[in-house]
Amino acid sequence: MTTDPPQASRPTHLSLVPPHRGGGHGLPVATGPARRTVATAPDPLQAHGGGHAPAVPSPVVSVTPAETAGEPEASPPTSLAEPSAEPAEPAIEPAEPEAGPEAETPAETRETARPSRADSDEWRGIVLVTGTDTEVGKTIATAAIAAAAQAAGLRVAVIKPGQTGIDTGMPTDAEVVTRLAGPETVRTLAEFPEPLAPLAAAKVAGLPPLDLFDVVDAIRAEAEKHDLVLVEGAGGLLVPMGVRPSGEAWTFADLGTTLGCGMIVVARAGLGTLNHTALTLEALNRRGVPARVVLGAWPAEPELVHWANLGELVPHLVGALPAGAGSMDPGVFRRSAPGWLTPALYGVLDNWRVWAEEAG
Ligand SMILES: Nc1ncnc2c1ncn2[C@@H]1O[C@H](COP(=O)(O)OP(=O)(O)OP(=O)(O)O)[C@@H](O)[C@H]1O
Ligand SMILES: C[C@H](N)[C@H](N)CCCCCC(=O)O
Ligand SMILES: [Mg+2]
Repeated sequence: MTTDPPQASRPTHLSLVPPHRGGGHGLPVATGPARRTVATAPDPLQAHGGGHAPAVPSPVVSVTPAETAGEPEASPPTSLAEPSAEPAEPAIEPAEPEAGPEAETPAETRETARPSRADSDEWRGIVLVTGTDTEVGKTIATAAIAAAAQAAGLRVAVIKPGQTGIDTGMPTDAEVVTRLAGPETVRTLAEFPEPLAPLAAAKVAGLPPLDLFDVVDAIRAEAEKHDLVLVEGAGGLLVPMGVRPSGEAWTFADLGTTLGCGMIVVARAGLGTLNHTALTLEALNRRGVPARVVLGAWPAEPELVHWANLGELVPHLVGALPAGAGSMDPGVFRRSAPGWLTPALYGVLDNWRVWAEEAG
């Protein structure tokens, strides 16, 4: 784990041109997986594992680093800089950095442009799913990843360490995932009545708080029996989850560093998401946890802000779910899920330009 502060990179300018159409319709809701495409030119909305900022103007969204326009590979914006550190014991197989363009990156920018080990690789083993906040779509995104991985032939488990708010009468996250994706195993480790952070919910209920190492042991036990274990947090990254044997509170970030695995950050698509996403990625980067982003709910009628945010977040994105996915018939959800996710998450979405055009 590194304790180095995030590296500074260059300022950026945004050049935004929404798609020319009479109003976008969002992601396809009930279609099959998106078709695979082969990129023929540098494409700002092309999904790739390199995690570099787009540098070529696009008819859809163009994000052009001010000092690097024309360079094929530049570092991402400072506020959303690529996580560069690596965990001590990663659950994700290391990926070879891309040759070619990477070699042309100036030495002083390589630190921030370095691909994480999740790049161009499938996320196997233990994968934590956090969010920029509560109610951002973590559960629906977890279900989509589980569905896509199962369709790819993996044995999948989903674990919710701390489910709060069970007295609200709402379906639990485990129930939602079971209905939508039906993974082989779904486990909730502890339930608390009040809709609060798990540690607070344990305290007000007079129940034992979650023990970090009990949670670690339960996750590792499932990892022995499955190819992919998705673990959904509660709220955002630094929500107090429970207590360590020392009595100190622990967070989902602590779970990530203890397990040494990668994290998916589910983010909103609308105004405010750039700050929340950057804060979450920076916190993970400082802890040496590789991270990628999935948009929890891409609106049916995207506005300028959504296209602007998409352009900014593309270097980090490994998926985007349509708003309304959670209400789909489970069969439709399972057939559609691979079209919302890149191959890193067992999907077929490999070109954001094509995705954006098909979304309209
Ligand atoms: N893509 C989506 N389609 C339909 N509904 C969605 C979608 N994303 C989120 N929702 C709805 O928004 C709400 C929040 O989603 P979700 O339960 O996945 O949030 P969460 O991030 O898991 O929150 P928590 O911190 O409580 O676990 C739910 O009511 C869910 O049905
Ligand atoms: C009840 C809710 N849906 C989540 N399960 C818990 C969210 C905790 C958020 C705590 C906080 O950040 O203030
Ligand atoms: Mg949830």
